[in-house]
Amino acid sequence: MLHTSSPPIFYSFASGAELVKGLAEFILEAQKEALGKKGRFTVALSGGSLPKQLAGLIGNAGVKWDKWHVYYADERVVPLDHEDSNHKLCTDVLFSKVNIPKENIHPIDTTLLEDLEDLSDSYEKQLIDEFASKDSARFPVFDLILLGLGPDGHTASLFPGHELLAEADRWVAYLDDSPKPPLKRITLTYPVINHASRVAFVATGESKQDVLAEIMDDPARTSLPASRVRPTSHGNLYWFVDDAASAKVKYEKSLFKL
Ligand SMILES: O=C1O[C@H](COP(=O)(O)O)[C@@H](O)[C@H](O)[C@H]1O
Repeated sequence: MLHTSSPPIFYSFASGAELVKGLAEFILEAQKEALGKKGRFTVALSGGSLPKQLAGLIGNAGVKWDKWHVYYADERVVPLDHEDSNHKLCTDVLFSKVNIPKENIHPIDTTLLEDLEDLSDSYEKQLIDEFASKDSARFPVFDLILLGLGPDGHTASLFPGHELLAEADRWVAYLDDSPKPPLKRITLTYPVINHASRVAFVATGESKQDVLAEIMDDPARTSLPASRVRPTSHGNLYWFVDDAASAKVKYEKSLFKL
């Protein structure tokens, strides 16, 4: 039997507050399904504008923080208290405000900042420790990966035209020539992103209008990094955007309901 992945589900919200609320409900649903199956919830978070969209989880009694195991979809190669660190951003806007055990958050090993290969290997090892013994899959199966969308179409640290777009083997890869500062980063690769059970993009604001319309309405012609996120047959792709970002999108908008 031929298995094809489902078309992306596209939610556009009239306000930022509604998006934050809807996203929190969606995450709780993903959490419920994961906990029902295996008692833990594996999540990869992005930096940029994404962490503040998770505000609906703060003070939300439905979130079982002790069951969450959080990794980063990408990380900038800087100390964890550096302004550019995605971990610092997530800590400042989310983790410092909720009751998540520190050991359930998985930042990069900052003793390896000088050696990108060792750093990405060590992050891949953290993923192997989490996933390899539990899933027989060739690639880890995150319950949820939350991605951002740059105005240039990048997502995680997968940038337009970069050789890492072709990485088919590694779980975690590094780059030292990021077109967006800082230069040095590590990132989950497409095989990992596309093996997740759920992948959700979150994008807001006018600056994302053109890139979002290209990705949603011209999928056959675009080769932007975000358009290459296509979960395998067991996964689903979601978009959580606001009406400012989706103003030029013709793709069918779904009514948000769980
Ligand atoms: O550099 C990065 O950019 C993307 C997109 O950021 P945004 O501010 O436009 O949402 C982000 O998803 C990624 O994690 C980050 O390292």
